[in-house]
Amino acid sequence: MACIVIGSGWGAGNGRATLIDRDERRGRALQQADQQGGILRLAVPVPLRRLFDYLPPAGVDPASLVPGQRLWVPFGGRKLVAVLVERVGESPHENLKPALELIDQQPLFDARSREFMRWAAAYYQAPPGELYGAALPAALRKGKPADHWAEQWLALTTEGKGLPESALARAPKQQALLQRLLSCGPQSRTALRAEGVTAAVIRALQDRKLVAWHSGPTVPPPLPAARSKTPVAEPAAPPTLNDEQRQVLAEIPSEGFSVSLLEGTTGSGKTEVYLRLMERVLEAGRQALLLVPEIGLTPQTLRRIAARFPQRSIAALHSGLAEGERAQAWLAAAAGQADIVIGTRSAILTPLPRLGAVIVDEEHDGSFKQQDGVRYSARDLAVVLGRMAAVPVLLGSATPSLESLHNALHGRYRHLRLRYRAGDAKPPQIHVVPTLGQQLEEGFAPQVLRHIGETLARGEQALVFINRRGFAPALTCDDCGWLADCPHCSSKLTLHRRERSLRCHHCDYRRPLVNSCPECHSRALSALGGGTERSEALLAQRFADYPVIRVDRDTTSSKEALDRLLAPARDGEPCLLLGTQMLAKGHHLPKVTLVVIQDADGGLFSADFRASERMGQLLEQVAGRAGRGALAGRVLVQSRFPEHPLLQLLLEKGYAAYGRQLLRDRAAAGLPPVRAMALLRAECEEPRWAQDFLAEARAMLESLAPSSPQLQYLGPVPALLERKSGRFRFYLQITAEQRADLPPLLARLCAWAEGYRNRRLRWAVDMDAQELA
Ligand SMILES: Nc1ncnc2c1ncn2[C@@H]1O[C@H](COP(=O)(O)OP(=O)(O)OP(=O)(O)O)[C@@H](O)[C@H]1O
Ligand SMILES: [Zn+2]
Repeated sequence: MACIVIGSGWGAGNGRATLIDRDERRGRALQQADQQGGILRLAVPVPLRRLFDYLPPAGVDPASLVPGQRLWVPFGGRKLVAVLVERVGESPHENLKPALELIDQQPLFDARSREFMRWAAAYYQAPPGELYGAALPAALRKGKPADHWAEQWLALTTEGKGLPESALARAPKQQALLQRLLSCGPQSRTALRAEGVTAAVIRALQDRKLVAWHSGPTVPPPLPAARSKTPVAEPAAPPTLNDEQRQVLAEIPSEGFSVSLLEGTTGSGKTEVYLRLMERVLEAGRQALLLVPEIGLTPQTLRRIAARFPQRSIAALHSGLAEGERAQAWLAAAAGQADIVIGTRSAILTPLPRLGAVIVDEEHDGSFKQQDGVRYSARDLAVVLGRMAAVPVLLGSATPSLESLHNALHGRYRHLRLRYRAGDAKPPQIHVVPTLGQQLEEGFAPQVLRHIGETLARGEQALVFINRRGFAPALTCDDCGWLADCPHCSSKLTLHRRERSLRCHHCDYRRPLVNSCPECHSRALSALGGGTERSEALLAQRFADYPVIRVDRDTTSSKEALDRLLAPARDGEPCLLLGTQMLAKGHHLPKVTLVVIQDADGGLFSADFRASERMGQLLEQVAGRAGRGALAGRVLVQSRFPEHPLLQLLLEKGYAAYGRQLLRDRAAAGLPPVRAMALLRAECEEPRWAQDFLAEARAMLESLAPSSPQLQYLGPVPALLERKSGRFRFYLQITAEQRADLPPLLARLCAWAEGYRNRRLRWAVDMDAQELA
């Protein structure tokens, strides 16, 4: 490889650089740089945990280059987009190549953002180039120039800012525009034109040197609806806060770094608390960052925020945007133009120069942890960012993660509670329906079906939660016992009856549905178990007078599709909703008075120690959809093990007590969050090779840090899904009493693994791993 490797405190980056003797290094360096800062240290998007040194592009004065700018660089015969991390005076390497071309006039990443990236790369053992790649929207990652989206913005000059309010009283249009700029910041030419502000008014203010145009990125409208004729929403008058909400807000400090966990029951008005905190941040002239789970960034959420802050520019960073719009929104956030930034996981990596607070909604949600590539946790990084920016961090959930609960109970986070539902809504009543020995109809007990019927007949809505999509999770032959397996994974194929196919939900393998057993040719095939499609068939036939709305990944291709599908439910018509966890979160449907959980037992006996936590969260969240309006709610939970102590605790005392019990269990078992955990994962078509790699890794680690009560190793052990897409998967588990002990050890591990010679093997380090699957 032509490019040169250096280390500078980025994870395991010092692999080769340390081999070079110091004096030799200086000698070489003098050959390279004839002036201070003449060498560019760049994050190049390749899977190596290092930065790379280059010379400036031909004819470019290095002094004109600013860290945070992008450059095109040659790398292994390719041309890549790299980010300038720092300029240095010397390099340990000879024959540095010049970068090809500077892309940005202005840096995209400010100093704090670069420091944040450095921290994240070191903690998660991430290749810096890949981390910057994850931070950038696709268009910018591909090298598109940032000024592509610039437009003209009108802003107050210093004189304009100093003008007393009563000035220009005789020119009301000019005064209105000044007021607007004063309270809402710079306005784009497009926005002003759309609102009918005339060129003459602007020119009059320009002549008085009170306003000036400058160029900056535009903020695209956060909602597709805003581009069509439908208004975003009526600006709504905020509700009067109740006592609990007021108290919670008073306890969140306005200034400086703090972390608060807002543990608020479903429907208690957490979102209202977020909105008020945002308001406070905006009034202080700063940016608010709101992170939401993938499932939570719905048009409904965006509408609610846009309606509250009609004058503010809101940048929504989500996958529903076209590539150009997403880049635009990102640039507006990074330039400090957007006041509110709402996004899913990767939004945490967006530079926000005026950051005033970070809010994480549904902080327990699994989608905040990236499960491949750079395996960062956006929730945990939110806390790190808050510390660096010295701003408050608010983590909110009805069902906090055990990690956050642990921190709150140990006084590391401020623990704020909302115990009651907001407005007039009452908590739902929960009843268990034992299913063992009952005559079930496609998985439903007769009294459950009766309750659904009664709810619909009263003109109300019912919601049925089924944690599995498709018609049935397995197909079997009644004569010879054949089971439809996935040829690439250690799993069964799911039957999808409408599209007449068998599909693997792990690798997406598909084959047409068979009519007879491929082994014995018998036609006696049975579908085992049930999924959403199967329940839909029964419910649609049983309750034919009402709309039955199925919501799962097969019916809902996009957030807008979900929004459309739920429209009748929002309108308050009697209807029956059924679906997977897509229905569990965030929806506020006041007419839902009955929630049915078809099978509560999934998490009780799993080999994954987090399964019980996830089950509790899911049940509480689904149950929380009931009775959110004026009408009281009822929840029916079907279970084969109604006496199970965990289930009893959850249903009788709620998640708050349940979560605390799980924490005690984790402490007794020496599991996270009481101990810190990292995994070294390996997968390979040849299982032996993955196991050998992990065994060698363990031996190497034990030679550095022998196992002790403080540091323990487990494995290699097979992953819960042992084979996926044709590869066998294993992991080595490392747990530590002190979290800080892990990153240095993992850095050594990565340096070792990067030199491991087996090209067929894939490996990854997963700090604070969330899945054993
Ligand atoms: N102080 C208040 N007075 C009256 N209504 C309120 C108040 N605060 C919130 N609400 C209303 O109560 C409902 C639930 O509030 P919100 O969506 O903020 O709850 P949440 O805690 O975020 O719920 P979840 O976690 O279940 O999504 C909303 O319709 C909201 O407008
Ligand atoms: Zn498969």
